[in-house]
Amino acid sequence: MTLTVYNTLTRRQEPFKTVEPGKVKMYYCGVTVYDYCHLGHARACIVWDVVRRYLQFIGYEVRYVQNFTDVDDKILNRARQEHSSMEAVAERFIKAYFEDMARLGIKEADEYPRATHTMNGIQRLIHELENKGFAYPSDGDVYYAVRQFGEYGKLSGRKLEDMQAGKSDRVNIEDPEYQKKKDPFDFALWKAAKPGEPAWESPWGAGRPGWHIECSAMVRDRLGETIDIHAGGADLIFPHHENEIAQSEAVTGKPLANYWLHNGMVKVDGEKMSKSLGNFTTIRDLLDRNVDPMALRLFVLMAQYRKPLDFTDDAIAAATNGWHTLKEGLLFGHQYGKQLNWGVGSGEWGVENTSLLPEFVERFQEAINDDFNFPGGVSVLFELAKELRREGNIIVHEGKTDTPAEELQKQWQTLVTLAEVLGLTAQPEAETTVNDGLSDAEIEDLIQQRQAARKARNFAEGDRIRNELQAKGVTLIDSPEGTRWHRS
Ligand SMILES: Nc1ncnc2c1ncn2[C@@H]1O[C@H](COP(=O)(O)OP(=O)(O)OP(=O)(O)O)[C@@H](O)[C@H]1O
Ligand SMILES: [Zn+2]
Repeated sequence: MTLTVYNTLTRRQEPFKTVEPGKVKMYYCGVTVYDYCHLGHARACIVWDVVRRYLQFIGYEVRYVQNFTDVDDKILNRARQEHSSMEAVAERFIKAYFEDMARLGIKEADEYPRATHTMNGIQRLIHELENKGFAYPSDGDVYYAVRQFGEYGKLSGRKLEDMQAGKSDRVNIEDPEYQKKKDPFDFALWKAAKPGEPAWESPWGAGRPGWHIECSAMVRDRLGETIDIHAGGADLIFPHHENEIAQSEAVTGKPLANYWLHNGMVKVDGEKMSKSLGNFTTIRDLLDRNVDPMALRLFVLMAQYRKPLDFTDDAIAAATNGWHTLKEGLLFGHQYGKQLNWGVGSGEWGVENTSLLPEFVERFQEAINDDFNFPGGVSVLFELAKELRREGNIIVHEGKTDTPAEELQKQWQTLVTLAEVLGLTAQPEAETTVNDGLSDAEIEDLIQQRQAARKARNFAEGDRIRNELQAKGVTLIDSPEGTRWHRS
């Protein structure tokens, strides 16, 4: 069975082959931190979280890097409105990001580089572009000379000739930048400092980087010259990813990424949900309205990841119903395992020891291997969950079932394992209450053990401790300042 993925670059579904056997280098363009994350971000983060989990499930070692854009006009505007600083605004929303993603069960990235921490790499890249004739300084700014890069447009399929200057939203003749460019299609790599704005010293004078160059620099610094997967929302194909390719490939002469994957947009009344349009529902608002985070995950995973997804209350209600069915199946073992004499006392009901049902695992893989067809994967989970629910009803009404206990155990373990690949997990209420008794010191101790494991790059153990705490009703929130926790 081979995984095939749709590659925006080639506009084809292709077999997935990594640069280094067994290893995947993956970069996801993360958020610009000037507001709370909305359901569009939730979709993107869930989709890439599950892609990563699935790649791990089928045996790859995945190195996952996600950036924070923490220098941007929009952050500056917010700082001005709040009489605060760009740094303070960015810190606040990075912290909020981690809180929201922890609630959604998103696995942490291996690294979260930020533009402000990548100034050397950014300047080095601009310098190399200048040396190779792809960039020119202009009045304290530096621009990328788009026409120098013969392959410009290869990702988005746009041709410069077809993009009418003056009509494109990139070409605004009122923009003071327009005057500084040799060609309207050129874009800023470095912008001269304006009075009162944060600025970094550079060979071109004090200023700050453009948005596109930061990702090129971060990919190169953290993952190298050619990575396997570059991911992001479809709204980034042009110009952001096109420009990343132009910048990186002009310097290295190598492909920046072999696979360009893009998630579809969450839409509201036909329009992209976005911070700048103001038509958004934040993740925290939705979850505070008692929508289960797992229902939100299911809402996302029940749609093909590349297609647009309409956000409506009805769709969330349908996903919530679906989640209740899955949850019943996921709790089956906790509810009836003892009665059915499954590996009593193991706590995990012997998940590690007994094999899964190969036909379901195969069908699950077959679905997802087809360009991450998560809805297909979810339908395999539903089949298992409904069967277990039926068995549960029989046990409740008749006190027993004729289906062999071992068979049921396998079904349940298969369901739990495959659901975990999609990040769908259920905690039995009783277990949460029983284990609520963890003392603060015990929690701190486990957090320390987790930190030690992560330091030793044993991320699996780190995740295990996080999950153990989660199962005991303790949520961890990682932030650049360290790990905080709260009881749920
Ligand atoms: N509505 C959406 N649906 C799916 N993905 C989205 C949506 N909006 C943003 N993303 C993705 O989330 C990531 C971060 O996006 P970003 O911070 O630019 O959010 P945004 O709401 O588009 O902000 P802005 O309106 O300021 O551009 C990107 O990969 C982007 O493609
Ligand atoms: Zn990017």
